Amino acid sequence: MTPLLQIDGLTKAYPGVVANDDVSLTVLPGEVHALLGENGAGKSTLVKAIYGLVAPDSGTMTLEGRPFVPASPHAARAAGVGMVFQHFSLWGALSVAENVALGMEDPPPLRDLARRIRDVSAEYGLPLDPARLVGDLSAGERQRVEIVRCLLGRPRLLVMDEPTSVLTPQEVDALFATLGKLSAEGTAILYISHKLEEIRALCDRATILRRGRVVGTADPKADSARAMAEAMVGGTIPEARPAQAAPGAVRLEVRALSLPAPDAFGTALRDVSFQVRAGEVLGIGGVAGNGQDELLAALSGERRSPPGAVLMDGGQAGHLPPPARRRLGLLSAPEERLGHAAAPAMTLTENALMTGAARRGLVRRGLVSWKGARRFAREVIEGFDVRTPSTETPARALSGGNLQKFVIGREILQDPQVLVVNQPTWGVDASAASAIRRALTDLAEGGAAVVVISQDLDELLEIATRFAALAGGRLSTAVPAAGLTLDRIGLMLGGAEAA
Ligand SMILES: Nc1ncnc2c1ncn2[C@@H]1O[C@H](COP(=O)(O)OP(=O)(O)OP(=O)(O)O)[C@@H](O)[C@H]1O
Repeated sequence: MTPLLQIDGLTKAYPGVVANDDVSLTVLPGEVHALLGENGAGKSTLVKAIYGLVAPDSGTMTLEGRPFVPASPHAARAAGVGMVFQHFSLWGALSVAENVALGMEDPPPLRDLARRIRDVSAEYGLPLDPARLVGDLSAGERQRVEIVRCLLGRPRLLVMDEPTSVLTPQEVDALFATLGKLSAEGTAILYISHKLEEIRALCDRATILRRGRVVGTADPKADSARAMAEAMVGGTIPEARPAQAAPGAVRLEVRALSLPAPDAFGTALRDVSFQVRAGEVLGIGGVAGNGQDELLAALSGERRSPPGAVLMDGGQAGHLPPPARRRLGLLSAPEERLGHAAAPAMTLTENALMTGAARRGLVRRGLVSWKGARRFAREVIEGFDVRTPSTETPARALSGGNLQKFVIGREILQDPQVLVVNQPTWGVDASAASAIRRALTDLAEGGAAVVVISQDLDELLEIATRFAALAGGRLSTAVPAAGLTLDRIGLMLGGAEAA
C-alpha cells in the first residue's frame, strides 16, 4: 500500500535541544497511528511540522506520493491534513457556526454553513447545535466543534494531540466511534496520547520517540500499557499508592462556602463543606466545568469568601489574598499551566520566584535574590525531572508535560501544610505522572493535607484516602476511597447535585 504520509530524516532543533532528530515515519491510509513518548520527546514538534506550524531544519515529507512542504496550516489543510489541538482556539461569545466560519478562508453564508455543520455532525455522531454560544458548551462539546471544523475540510489525515484529556468516559467512547468510522472510510489518524489503555483500544500501530529520535515501534493490540510505558522511558516505572499515614488534626476546613459564578460561563459554588486532615489526600472527582476552577480559586485566595468559610489550621482564612495564604502554608496549583500557573514569556527562574518568593525567602528588604531564585528553579528541575535546557528558558518553550512537572514541583518543594492541585498530571507521561502522584502522597505522609481535583478517576482511586464528587458547584459528602468502585463513584457524581 502506498503510504499516505511518509517522513524521512526530519530534524528540527531549538536552542539547546534537538526536538526531532532524524525522524522517519510512515502513516498508511486509514490507519490509526499512535505517537508515543515521554514529555518533551518531540511529539508535538513533529505534528506541528506536518501541520505547517514548524519549518523543519532538514528532512523530507511526502503526502500521497507527492512532495509535501506545508508553509502554513492553511497549506496543510489544503493538502488534506486536519489537526485538533490540546488547547482549543474558540471564541466563547460567538456561536458554533460563527467560530467555524472564522477559521475558513472563504466562509459560505452562515445559514449554509450551519446546515453543513449539522450534516457532518449527524454523519459522524458528533451532536452539535450550530446556533449555540461556544461559551455555554462543555469541554467535550467544544472539542466536537474543533473536530467538525476539521471534517468540513474532508481531511485525508487527521492529527489529534491528546484529545481525551478533557473528555468524560462516555465522550471518549463517542470520540472513538467517530474515529473508527473515519478510519474505515480511509482517513488516517495520527494520535498523540499518554493514556496507554486508550492507545490499546484505538490504535493499529505505534511509533515511540525518545529525546527526539525514533527508538522503536509498539503493537498496541498486543503489548501491555506497562510495556509501552517502559519502552517510552527505556526503564521501569515506579507505582503510586495511597498515603499510609494515620490522619492527624484537621488542617483545611471549608464551611458552607457559596460563591456566585465569576462570569457568565462560570459555575457558582453552592454550600461546599469538607475537611482535610494532616496525612490525608482528599480526591475531588467530577467533570471539568462543574466548579473545579472556582473551588481552586476560592482556596488559593484568588477569590475571597467570608473569613469563616475557609479555615487553615483552625484560623480564618477566607478573606485572605493568595500571598497571605501562602505564608500560612496553603499553596495551590491551578489547572491551566500556561498563563495561569506560569507566565509564558517569563523564564523558569522568574516563574519560580513568582510563587516561591515568600516561603523560600527570595526577597529580602525589597530586593530579589536572583541567585536564590535560580537555585530554587534548579531544585525543581532536578527534583521533578523537568527536561529543559536551563533555568533561563521561558516557560512557553517547555513541552506541556514538562511545564506541568515544573508547576507541581515548585509548590511541593515549598513545603506546604495544605496543597490544592487541579489536574496534577494533565498531559504528563506515565512515568512522570507516577512520580508526581508519589510526591503528593509523600507530602501527605509528611503531615500535609492534600486536595487533588481531577477528572481522572483512576488517578484518584490510586492516591486518594477519601473521595468526594463535585457536580453543578455542589460537593458530595466525602467517603473513604478504599473499596470504592467506579460504579459507586458514577452514582456519587450523579447524586452530588442533590446531596
Ligand atoms: N518553541 C520552542 N522553543 C524552544 N524549545 C522548544 C519549543 N517547542 C518545543 N521545544 C522543545 O523541544 C522539545 C520537544 O518538545 P515537544 O513539545 O515536541 O515534546 P512532546 O513530546 O510533545 O512533549 P509533551 O508530551 O510534554 O507535550 C522539548 O525539549 C521542548 O522544550
